[in-house]
Amino acid sequence: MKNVPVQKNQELELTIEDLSYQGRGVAKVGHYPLFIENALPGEKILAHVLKVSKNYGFAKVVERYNDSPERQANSKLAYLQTGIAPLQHLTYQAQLQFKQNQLRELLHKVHLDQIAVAPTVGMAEPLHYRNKAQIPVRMVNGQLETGFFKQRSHQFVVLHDFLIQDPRIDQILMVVRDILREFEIPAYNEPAHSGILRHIVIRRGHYSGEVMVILVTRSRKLPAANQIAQEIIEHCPDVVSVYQNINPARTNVILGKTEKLLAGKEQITDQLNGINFAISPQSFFQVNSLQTEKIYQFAIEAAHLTGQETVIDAYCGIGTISLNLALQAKRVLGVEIVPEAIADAKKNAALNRIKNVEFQVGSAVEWMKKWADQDLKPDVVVFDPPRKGLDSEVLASALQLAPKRIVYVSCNPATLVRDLRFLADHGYAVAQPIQPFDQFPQTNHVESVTVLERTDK
Ligand SMILES: C[S@@+](CC[C@H](N)C(=O)[O-])C[C@H]1O[C@@H](n2cnc3c(N)ncnc32)[C@H](O)[C@@H]1O
Repeated sequence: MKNVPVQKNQELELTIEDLSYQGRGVAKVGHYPLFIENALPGEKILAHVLKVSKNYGFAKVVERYNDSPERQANSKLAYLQTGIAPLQHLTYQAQLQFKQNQLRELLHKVHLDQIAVAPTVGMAEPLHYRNKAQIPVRMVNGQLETGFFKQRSHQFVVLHDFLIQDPRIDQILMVVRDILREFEIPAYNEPAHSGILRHIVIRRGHYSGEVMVILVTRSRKLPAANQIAQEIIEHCPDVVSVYQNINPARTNVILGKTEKLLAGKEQITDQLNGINFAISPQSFFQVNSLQTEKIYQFAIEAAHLTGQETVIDAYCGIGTISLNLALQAKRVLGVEIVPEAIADAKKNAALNRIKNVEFQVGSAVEWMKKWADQDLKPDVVVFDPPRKGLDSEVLASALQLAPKRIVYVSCNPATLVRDLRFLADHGYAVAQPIQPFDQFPQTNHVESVTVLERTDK
């Protein structure tokens, strides 16, 4: 390729200068960056160039000459390669620092260096935290196996210990696998779009210990479905719900639209900050319960509630933040685009006898506008948007609603700083250091809470 200083398959010695947001080492040949898996800043390596494009390329480590002091001993390449734990090779302290730095660098890019970023709130035990597993299965040497795919490939890596999942989920996974083998259920064959079982999905209540198992199949066909479900419950008495979910599409999306309860209850329940939540197979429920509780406590304290306030919870999901807020505010209004999530949110309000909360199905754009047109005067707006952040129309309505405080829970620092730039230019100032939380240890995801105040209040 013209003007590119390296060629595919070239081998060269490099020093890693930086870590990309995805957790890959970055080395430069002149000004040309190469991204390298399992390589940390300060490490000298012999690299093999895998791919080159106009502006950047990818390489792999052939030999590492020295170890960074921040390299985690005994990390396993499979966790890095499958994307289960792309930061596992970095010590936990360095992971927390990496997440704080990422926010600082992005703020710098939009000229908001004056906004401070607090140290990331980490976990005492940064492994085994996920309360949900979605594990693909495939036939390997004639047997159904659990595993994961190498990133950007269709190569299946057999795995039994998933490192960041609740260990009880891993145990149940092995029991379910053995029962499926006993009943000779063939795994899905992706190229041929044949076979039966695509994924095993398991959710476990962090406090309740209740477990839901979902067998995701390619078609309605699942021989001996009820017997399989009964055997799972017999072997694992904590499994209280077994579903078959049918996903006939050629897709990476895990769950299909239809499902059938095979045994047990329709939902499992769990708690967050002492509030009960019913969780259905399709419900969004934060996967790291301990860190979620910390995030919500922080967000609610930041809202400065006295019991007199009207609060909007935009992007409310199944109402987890709304119900926490409702205990300390006068009135909470939640909006969420997924109708099933709002149905769950309403059930969850009733389950906890919380009455001062109203949930609406629709887009945040639509409802923020409606509330502004109705001349609603919220004291606080809480935003917890998906990765793409806030739409410009949502931001415009927020200005019209003019809350005294905005609490912004973000799962994407890039869109967060973009939105903070807009709010800073339109009468809102960040009131305290941005607080990152390590919601997904061993991965590159950065979750944070930012508190803004109207400057002319
Ligand atoms: C990051 S989740 C937060 C959910 C909830 N606050 C929680 O912590 O469980 C973002 C939510 O926004 C919803 N959503 C996505 N786009 C939306 C939109 N345009 N308007 C309203 N809700 C939307 C998603 O369905 C999802 O439930």
